[in-house]
Amino acid sequence: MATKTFRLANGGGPLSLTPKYILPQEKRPTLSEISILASIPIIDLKEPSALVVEQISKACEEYGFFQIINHGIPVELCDKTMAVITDFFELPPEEKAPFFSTDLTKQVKLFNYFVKDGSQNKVSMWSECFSHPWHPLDDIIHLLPQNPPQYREVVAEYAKEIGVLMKRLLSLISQGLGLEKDCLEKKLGEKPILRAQGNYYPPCPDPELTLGLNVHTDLNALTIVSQTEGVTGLQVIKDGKWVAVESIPNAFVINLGDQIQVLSNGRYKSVHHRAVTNKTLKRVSLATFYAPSRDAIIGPIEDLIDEQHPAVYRKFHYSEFLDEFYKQEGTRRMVKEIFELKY
Ligand SMILES: O=C(O)CCC(=O)C(=O)O
Ligand SMILES: [Fe+2]
Repeated sequence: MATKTFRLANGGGPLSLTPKYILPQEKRPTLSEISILASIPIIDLKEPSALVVEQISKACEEYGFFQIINHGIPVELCDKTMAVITDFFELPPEEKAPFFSTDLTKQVKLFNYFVKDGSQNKVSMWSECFSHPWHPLDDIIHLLPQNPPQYREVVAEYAKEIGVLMKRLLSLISQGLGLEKDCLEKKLGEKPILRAQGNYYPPCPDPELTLGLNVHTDLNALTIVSQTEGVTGLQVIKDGKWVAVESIPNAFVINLGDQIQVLSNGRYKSVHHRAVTNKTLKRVSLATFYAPSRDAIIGPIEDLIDEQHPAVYRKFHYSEFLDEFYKQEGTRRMVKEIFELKY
């Protein structure tokens, strides 16, 4: 994929690797240590459903991450969606600037992540991110970009398909836990918070010095990621080592967020991951998130608690979790740990 000129909305000129982007030694990615032998499971959703349930369950226990193929969303739609997101990021800064905001409560926002170094100075991530709801779209469609001209229409079509796939995955994950098919969907509440986030990582002159996205776990329940074909960048922790997630054609990367770790009483994992940059190639990813209703009560599901498996977390309203999350902004977050029960 050719890289058009990329310029940040909030900063004018072409990106350059100034000290603002250079991480302190201990936060750098050390790319020579990435394990190339391991990779996350690839699950074919066309296989018989009992087998798929078993494979997903194993992947959720061991990795918290997997890829799916034959997921039913048309390839052309996925390609069109990635194209409109990419074109949006590659607009001139003045066209993107109206979307830029540091206000966390904004429904539609273009922003940059940062981390704090030892002296509490902000170090910017080598990326630009664009976030907005994917459902319900009617209320906010007028706030979405009009350029590229197909943005609204394509994203709306993609969102519809993602909704179907989300429900299917929640059902398969519920079954993997030995629960009713609709158990997780019900627990997550009637007004789930459904947001999408595009991440644009321009080529970086020295990927050893920066990160595209800092180490984190997703705070929501379930994430579906689509990524630029042929460019790796996402890495996940497996047995204490960083593993690169391959970029395979027509696949989605699925990962569990903190809420499923809590609901499953720690049986399924929400795993630390990060995005690294590439010296010559840009990479774009689109994450769609399924998070609980603000008023949903999240805690270990009763059926998963017994003498051998006492509750690991206390119950909380999802809104409490969000408050804690925002309090820890810019740090290496430890949000769900706050809700752990200590025996
Ligand atoms: O670029 C990626 O693949 C990582 C996306 C991600 O982790 C996120 O948006 O939470
Ligand atoms: Fe993530």
